[in-house]
Amino acid sequence: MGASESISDIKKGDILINENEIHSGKSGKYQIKTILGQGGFGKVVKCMKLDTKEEIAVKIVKNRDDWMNLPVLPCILLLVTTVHAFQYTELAQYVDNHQEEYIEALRDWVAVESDSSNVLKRPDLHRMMEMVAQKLRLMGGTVELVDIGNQELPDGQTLALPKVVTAQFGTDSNKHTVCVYGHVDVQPAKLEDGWATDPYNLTDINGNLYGRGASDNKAPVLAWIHAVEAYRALNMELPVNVKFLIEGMEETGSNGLDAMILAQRDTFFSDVDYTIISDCGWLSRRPALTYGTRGNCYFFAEVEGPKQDLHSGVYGGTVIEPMTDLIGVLDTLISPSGKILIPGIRDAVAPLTDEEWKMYQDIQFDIDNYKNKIGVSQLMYSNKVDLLAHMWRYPTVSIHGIEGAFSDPGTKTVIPAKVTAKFSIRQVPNMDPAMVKKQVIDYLQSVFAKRKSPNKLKVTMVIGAKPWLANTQHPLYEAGKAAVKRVFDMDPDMIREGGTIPIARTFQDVTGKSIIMMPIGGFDDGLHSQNEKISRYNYIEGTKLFIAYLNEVSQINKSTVKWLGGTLVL
Ligand SMILES: C[C@H](N)C(=O)N[C@@H](Cc1c[nH]cn1)C(=O)O
Repeated sequence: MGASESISDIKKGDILINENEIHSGKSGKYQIKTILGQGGFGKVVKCMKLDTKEEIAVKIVKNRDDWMNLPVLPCILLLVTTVHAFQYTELAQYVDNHQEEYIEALRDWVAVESDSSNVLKRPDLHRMMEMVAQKLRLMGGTVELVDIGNQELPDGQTLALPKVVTAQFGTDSNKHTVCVYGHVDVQPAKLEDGWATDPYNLTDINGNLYGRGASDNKAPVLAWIHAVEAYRALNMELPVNVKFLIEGMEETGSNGLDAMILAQRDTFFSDVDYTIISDCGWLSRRPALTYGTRGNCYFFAEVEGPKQDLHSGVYGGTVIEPMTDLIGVLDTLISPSGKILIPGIRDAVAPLTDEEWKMYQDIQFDIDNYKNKIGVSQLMYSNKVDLLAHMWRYPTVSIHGIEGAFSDPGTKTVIPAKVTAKFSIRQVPNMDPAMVKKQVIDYLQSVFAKRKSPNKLKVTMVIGAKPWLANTQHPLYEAGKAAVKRVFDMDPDMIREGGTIPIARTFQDVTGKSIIMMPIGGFDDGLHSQNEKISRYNYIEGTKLFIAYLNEVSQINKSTVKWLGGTLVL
């Protein structure tokens, strides 16, 4: 650019020559990518250094004398102030150099049996929350352990809920603020369930890190923490303010968290621009961004008969058995071909659009691979679109277990006196948990009434988590695509999640802010199952993805670019 041209003429695509900052390596040719703002002292642009492809934002003034408010001399344009430089290579290198420490951190976390569904493990869960808080404190965050009260147990007793950890890094009001949500409680796991290794001793086999909670959700939470830590360790300014919200009850429906978010809407959450959740997985080996989750209505159906368990030889044939009633009722929930039999349940389901059909058609999904992974010879549907739609887009019923039933090895000849079935219905937009609850209870009571049994049926809904759906056109998703491209050099799959993140809808409804789900878990991580794992690759590259994503989010246009006392602040 010639000396005579004015700063206001600078436009996208122009090449700038910086003859200063030779020692910092910042001298050289830059191409302007975006004009970010302009004011009395110059112009701020995002540009790319042509030799290294590094992208930086710089303030351009005519020369340093101009900057110093001295008389203007004829000169060429100079890059004077690097407002914010994204040094991805250094950050990624830092992550590579620290991967063994990251794995040790995961080992420490996996060793804690933070099973939120087992009341006997509650002390471990409390300890887990303390460990999270301590790690964030050691990084210099402003950390709080928020008391969210008690949980009422089915027998009427109360139990303290695990505290929620909040943390904050950076308070610059000129930057975006993101809130990273995650959880550190886990599903139950026992070696005798069929694990090949101790579920609470992280074990590296061929680059896969096996352990309960490794993928769901301890490694992703750690990856976010390590992403922030990398910036700080390298003395690099965080491109956005980062808040953390880490809970310990996700696996049982996030008890107490709705109320906590509501209570802190005007304090902790007041300046949050975006929420990021990494509590899900890819669909294949290709990275993915998730734009929808199913909800979950979880039910207990209890049938109570005689006052105590009975000998099946002595009493069998004379009593109407609770287990027979229960199995009979359960059998009316869903047909063998997967049709939910509860009247009205599918009425609210939003129809699959042609656009969605096309999207599903274009997604890479290997049905044979999927069958092999889970070890079945036949699936409910044989084509890809039907399978994806029934995984993400339609409701389903799953029967999980029967409490009170004889389930030990051996041949106990008992008639259980009271049995409680546990089943859940994954629901989708526009289903409503309150309506589902009514439909299920009315239906099961009517089915039970037809049996004319003297036993008693009690149906309760213990979790009513709503589905969530995002707008994929939101800049958060564009930023996500750019981060995936940078780290993995490919475009992400745009997918939905069959599972539930109970708090997602609350975040959206209470804060009014957008959410993105950015998974790093692999498609074959075995969440909730035996031999859960995360690969070293996903854990480490996932950390880099989060680093890159923070930078991309910082590039989302804020509505105003302010000049403060002559200094441009982005
Ligand atoms: C998707 C997430 N990793 C997860 O597994 N969530 C649980 C949450 C839940 C729902 N009902 C009870 N817990 C899930 O989808 O099962």
